[in-house]
Amino acid sequence: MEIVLENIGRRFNREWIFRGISQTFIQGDSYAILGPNGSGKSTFLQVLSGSLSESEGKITYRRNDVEISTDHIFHSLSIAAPYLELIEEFTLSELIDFHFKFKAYVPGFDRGRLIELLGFERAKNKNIRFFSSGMKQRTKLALAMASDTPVLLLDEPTSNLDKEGLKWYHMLIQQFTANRLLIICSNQENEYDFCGSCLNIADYK
Ligand SMILES: Nc1ncnc2c1ncn2[C@@H]1O[C@H](COP(=O)(O)OP(=O)(O)OP(=O)(O)O)[C@@H](O)[C@H]1O
Repeated sequence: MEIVLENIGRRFNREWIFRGISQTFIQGDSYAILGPNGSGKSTFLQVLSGSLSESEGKITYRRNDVEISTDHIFHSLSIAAPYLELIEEFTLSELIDFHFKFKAYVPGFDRGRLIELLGFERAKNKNIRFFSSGMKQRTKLALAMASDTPVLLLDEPTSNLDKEGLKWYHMLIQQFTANRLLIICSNQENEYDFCGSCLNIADYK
C-alpha cells in the first residue's frame, strides 16, 4: 500500500492550514507528523484518511499497483484519534463485536485475546460510558492495532495514558506495526521517536 500526496493543501474558509505537501507514504515505513497545537496535524490526518477533502492537490491510494478510490479507502485504514468517539451505550464486548463487523482481526486474534491484551477482563460487560479516559484511549488503540489493515493512523496516541500505559503503547507498536504503514500525529517525542521519517506541518503554511 502506498499513499501519494501531490501538492496537497487544505483551507477552512480563507485560512490555509497547510499548502504544498508532496510526500509518498510507503507500507513498511513509519512517519511522524509534527507541529505545535493548532498547526494542522489532525486536519492533515483527516485529509489523508479521506474523511476530509483536500482543497487543492491530489491524493492517490495504491495497493499492489491497483488504485483505490477515496470512497473505498476506509477498508484499508485503522484510526485511533481523540475526535473519533467510542459508542458509549455498548459494553466493551459489544463494542468489540460491532467494530469487527466492519474489519477483520489480525491473524490469531479474537474478542477474548483483545480483552486480554487490554487487561480488561473484569470490565468486559461494563458500558463504555463508565470507562475512564485512559481506559477509553487504550480501547481505541487496541481496536486499531488488532484490525487487519495495511494502514494505521494514530493521532495523539498516548493522550490520557499513564506511565504504564505508555509502556503498553510501545509494546503495541512492537507487536502490531511490522509491515504496515504507520503514521503518527504528535508533539510528544516519546510517542514517535521510533519513526523513520518526520514531517513538520508548520513548514507548509
Ligand atoms: N472545521 C473547521 N473549521 C474551521 N477551522 C478549523 C476546523 N477544523 C480545524 N480548524 C482549524 O485548523 C487549525 C488546525 O487544527 P488541527 O486540529 O488540525 O491542529 P492540530 O495540529 O491537530 O492541533 P492539536 O495539537 O492541538 O491537536 C486550527 O486553527 C483549527 O482552529
